[in-house]
Amino acid sequence: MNEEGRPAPGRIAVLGGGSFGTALASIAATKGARVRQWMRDAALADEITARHHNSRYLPDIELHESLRASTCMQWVLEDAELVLIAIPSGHFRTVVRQARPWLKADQVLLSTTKGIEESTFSLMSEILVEETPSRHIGVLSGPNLASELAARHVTATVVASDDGYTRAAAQASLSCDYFRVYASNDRYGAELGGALKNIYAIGVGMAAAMGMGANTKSMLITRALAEMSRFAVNLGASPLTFLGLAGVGDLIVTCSSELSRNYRIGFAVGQGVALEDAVASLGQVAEGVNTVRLVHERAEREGIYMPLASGLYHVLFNGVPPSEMGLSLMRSEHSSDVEFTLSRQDAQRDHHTLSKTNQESRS
Ligand SMILES: NC(=O)C1=CN([C@@H]2O[C@H](COP(=O)(O)OP(=O)(O)OC[C@H]3O[C@@H](n4cnc5c(N)ncnc54)[C@H](OP(=O)(O)O)[C@@H]3O)[C@@H](O)[C@H]2O)C=CC1
Ligand SMILES: O=C(CO)COP(=O)(O)O
Repeated sequence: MNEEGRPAPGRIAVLGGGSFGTALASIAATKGARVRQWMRDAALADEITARHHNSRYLPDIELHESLRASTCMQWVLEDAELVLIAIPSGHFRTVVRQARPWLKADQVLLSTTKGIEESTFSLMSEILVEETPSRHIGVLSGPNLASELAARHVTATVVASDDGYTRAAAQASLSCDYFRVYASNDRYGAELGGALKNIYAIGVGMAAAMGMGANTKSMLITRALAEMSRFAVNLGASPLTFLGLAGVGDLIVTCSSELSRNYRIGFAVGQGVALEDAVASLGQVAEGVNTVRLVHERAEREGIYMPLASGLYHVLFNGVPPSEMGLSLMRSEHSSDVEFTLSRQDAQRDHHTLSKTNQESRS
């Protein structure tokens, strides 16, 4: 039992020594669990264990003294009841395969990664389903900038899983006075929300660098939400999840904070820095760079209207100037605000009717 009298897994493993994995590991340790964190950097593991600091990814943050880190995956995983996986999407499957010998059917596995696998378009929890025997798979997603979370600024997140045991275990393990964990049964929607919002954080960072005002940012964020939910619905997800913390909540924070790495990439490109240089100087993962390409290609293939994602893709990869990112949106056919009330087709039909009426009255 944890201090709130709810059952919580007593042995937790975290895969990944970056900013988010470390922030979550320290919270779980603060809650009284035995937490072991795996990373490939031995010096960093020693620093976390001996000095309770992760100077590379979370400088200035004092971690919980009971947190132990190691490069030995067996030691970290062997008797863990809950495993958090905070590895960038490009390496996620490789690390899960490395972990597989110690993963069991009754362990809870939670992905915190907000990205899409390049070769398969899989979300991370889909990789967990494919690669592991676990019956308890979920994702954690929400407005959770790691450095703010580690500094104990109040926020909330969503644990999304179709499995009630997974949801309850995550809530019991991570909820505390500054981190509230809400439950959702829409794993796919919550995970897609976390991956898609990174695209628009790059776009809004770019607009900010070009001196755009509050109206522009608000419009971009709101139309981003429309695009994200349109894309999700086309892929079979519910749009309702996008009204929650894993949708609009995460979108707002990453589109408005300079702490967001995706926002910072957009800001740098908007100032004229080449994409490769912006990524190299960041030194951490900005998932949106890859996600925008994958989503643009998928949307083109499936005929899903995504003017912002597509405008951003052409700026990042095809030499279009940042000032033209939003032009295809601004110049496209008149459309509806919320397409789940007035469909885009109905709004466009109104215009065809209007032009027909005008033509008839002129002839
Ligand atoms: N940071 C944040 O605010 C949040 C991040 N997330 C998501 O969490 C995921 C992880 O992010 P975050 O912790 O921030 O990432 P960071 O960039 O801070 O750290 C990445 C971590 O992954 C490790 N890693 C990278 N490649 C490999 C590999 N091939 N094998 C083993 N380890 C590897 C890195 O190790 P090394 O140091 O050795 O390179 C490092 O420990 C991302 O998908 C991100 O979108 C979600 C919410 C908030
Ligand atoms: O997902 C995040 C906050 O919820 C972190 O965003 P960045 O990866 O852009 O830093």
